[in-house]
Amino acid sequence: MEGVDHLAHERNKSEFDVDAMKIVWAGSPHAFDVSDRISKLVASDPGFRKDNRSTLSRKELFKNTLRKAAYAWKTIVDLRLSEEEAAKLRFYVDEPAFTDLHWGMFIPAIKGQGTEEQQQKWLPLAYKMQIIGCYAQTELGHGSNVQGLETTATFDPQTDEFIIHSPTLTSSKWWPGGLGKVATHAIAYARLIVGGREHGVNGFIVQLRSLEDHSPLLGITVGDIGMKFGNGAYNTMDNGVLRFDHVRIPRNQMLMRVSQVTCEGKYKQSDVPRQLVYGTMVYVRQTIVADASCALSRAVCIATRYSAVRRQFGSQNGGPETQVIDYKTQQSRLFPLLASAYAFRFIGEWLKWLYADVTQRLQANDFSTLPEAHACTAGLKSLTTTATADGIEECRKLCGGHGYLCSSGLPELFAVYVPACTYEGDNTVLLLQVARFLMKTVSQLGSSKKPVGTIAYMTRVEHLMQCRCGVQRGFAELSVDLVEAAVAHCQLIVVSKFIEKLQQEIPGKGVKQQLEVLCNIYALFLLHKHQGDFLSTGCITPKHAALANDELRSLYSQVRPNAIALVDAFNYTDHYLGSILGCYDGNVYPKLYEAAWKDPLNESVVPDGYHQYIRPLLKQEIRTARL
Ligand SMILES: CCCCC/C=C\C/C=C\C/C=C\C/C=C\C/C=C/C(=O)SCCNC(=O)CCNC(=O)[C@H](O)C(C)(C)COP(=O)(O)OP(=O)(O)OC[C@H]1O[C@@H](n2cnc3c(N)ncnc32)[C@H](O)[C@@H]1OP(=O)(O)O
Ligand SMILES: Cc1cc2nc3c(=O)[nH]c(=O)nc-3n(C[C@H](O)[C@H](O)[C@H](O)COP(=O)(O)OP(=O)(O)OC[C@H]3O[C@@H](n4cnc5c(N)ncnc54)[C@H](O)[C@@H]3O)c2cc1C
Repeated sequence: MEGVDHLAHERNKSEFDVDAMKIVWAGSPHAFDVSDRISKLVASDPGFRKDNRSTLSRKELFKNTLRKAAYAWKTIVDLRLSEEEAAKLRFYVDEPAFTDLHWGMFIPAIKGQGTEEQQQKWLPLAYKMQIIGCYAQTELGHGSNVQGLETTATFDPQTDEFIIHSPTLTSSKWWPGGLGKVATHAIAYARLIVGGREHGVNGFIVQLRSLEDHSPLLGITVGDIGMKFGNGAYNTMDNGVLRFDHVRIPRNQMLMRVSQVTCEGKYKQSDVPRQLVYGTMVYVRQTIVADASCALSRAVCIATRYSAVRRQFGSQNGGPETQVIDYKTQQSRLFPLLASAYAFRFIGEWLKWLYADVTQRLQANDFSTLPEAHACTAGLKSLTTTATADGIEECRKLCGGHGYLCSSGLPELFAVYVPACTYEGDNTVLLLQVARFLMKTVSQLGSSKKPVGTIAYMTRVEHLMQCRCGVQRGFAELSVDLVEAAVAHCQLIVVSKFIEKLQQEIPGKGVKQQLEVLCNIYALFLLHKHQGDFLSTGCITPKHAALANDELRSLYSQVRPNAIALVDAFNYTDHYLGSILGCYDGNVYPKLYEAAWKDPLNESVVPDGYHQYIRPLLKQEIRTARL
């Protein structure tokens, strides 16, 4: 029945202060207040409804996304929301859109790679959305290999301009979000050519469309690249294709914090690492880690609530069947994902600190932690997005057949999320970067340069290096093993930072105890999953492995009474979850049944096409082959 909490009995089992855990999950009382207030604002406004997306055509879907983006902007302006509140509103609107790239990449690129003067000119326009930007780096022929990009930016000293050009088909910009139909400007990455000499890939601000009638400017060919994975999902985003035909831009539209070109045509490389040109990608990778905890926690919330609602088998003498959440197999699949959601939340907090720290150091021209920041953002982005994409799919399976319904929210969540394993850096390519960093660290063992920070533990392998000073097979030859080592390195960071989090003051009855259980589940689940490696390297004995397994089962039993409260702590509205299976009150079956009849296919009891195709079949009016 409506208004009844069908999960009340589960909530009454909780052994900790859920409101205190909500603050831990949000990060602070202030962050909780903003999230709680804005999520409820979005949920209560019919202008942000999203339950009809799977029934819209691509064009209707896209137009609806533009409407929502404009409505969100109006809401932000009318309510005079802060930048933090505005970002939260866009998050809870929960629809991939051009605004993600405008706010999430275009503006950060100008802030990170523009000079003071360039920031003063372009940021006010971007913040007021008087221009709409995108991040145009990837091309049809190159994405991972940034140094392989073909678009050219040739300096013309006669006119003090750069000529931006797409010399080949494969140099067409391809994938940038927001580019296809909306962006008026792009940060375009191109090979800088001055006086006939190449100076690597740099970023250039290029206007794409008229601010009067939105038509593409002279020399600009631009459009959408077409439908993507899933129906609604990421098709709300206009990922675009863009070709330049000798487009001229003023010299001062090259982002010049890292490298400069003077009006005399002199190329100057600042005394900063050229990799700062990649700074926007590093920034987004660390935000993607936080986003992973959001996406995984959404899926886990749905699967946990539904696992408590769903009963199957086990009825004794006509009594209620067993809740599937009570099956050890369900717990062994679900609770490690619940633990991972919390683990990724805390590693996301730490990575945000690491990024802020390296950014502050860069301002003082201190590049000492840049390699570690690159390795951590790359590796943790790879680790968390892979685990989250796999985790969302596991949550769909944990919900049985109903998990495959769009009304469960899981198919769309999966379809929107999975490109995170590719965008902002293919996950394998990024792990290879971590592997390169680890090998460089190993090569420096024994020197005066001692490993610190997240690689401090590697001093312990020093003896290995000394006795293994022999044959070194090629990096490429060992890349599969090195990628596995990179994953293990990142997993160690996640576990370490979870443990460090538990050493902080954590208020609330039973809250720290619950987090300790989740931390142990996360660590022991990894040990169980990779026990072959631990056993073969002698790190643990078979007895240790057996003990870990026993402890895991015990930990699952400790989590069980708190599972619903632990997902309530995410404080997601039913609107944001977008899932009948995950609704707060657990009143699933009536809602599933009601939702079915709202499908357009049920607008008529006899389907379109019956008389044309089915009736002739049934009435044998179609000549049938001799059976
Ligand atoms: C719609 C819903 C979205 C939800 C998301 C939620 C939050 C995000 C918020 C905002 C964003 C909005 C949306 C995000 C979603 C989609 C947008 C997607 C955008 C994109 O995909 S942008 C394009 C991304 N492309 C890539 O990531 C390309 C990957 N390739 C590279 O980075 C580089 O090519 C490479 C692999 C690193 C190799 O570079 P290369 O120059 O060849 O260098 P190497 O020779 O390998 O190394 C030399 C040296 O340099 C060091 N290095 C490399 N990179 C860096 C770095 N970034 N920082 C510091 N140092 C670096 C490397 O370690 C080597 O050092 P040595 O000491 O070993 O010499
Ligand atoms: C939804 C979505 C949104 C995007 N948004 C943007 C955007 O806004 N702006 C933008 O510029 N780009 C964007 N991209 C592009 C994205 O950044 C690239 O697709 C991504 O960097 C991967 O590069 P790629 O496509 O060239 O993959 P490839 O590198 O071609 O990967 C193909 C395979 O080759 C493997 N591989 C590649 N190099 C190596 C190597 N050295 N060693 C071993 N294996 C290797 C990879 O692991 C992968 O298995 C977006 C992509 C998607 C899917």
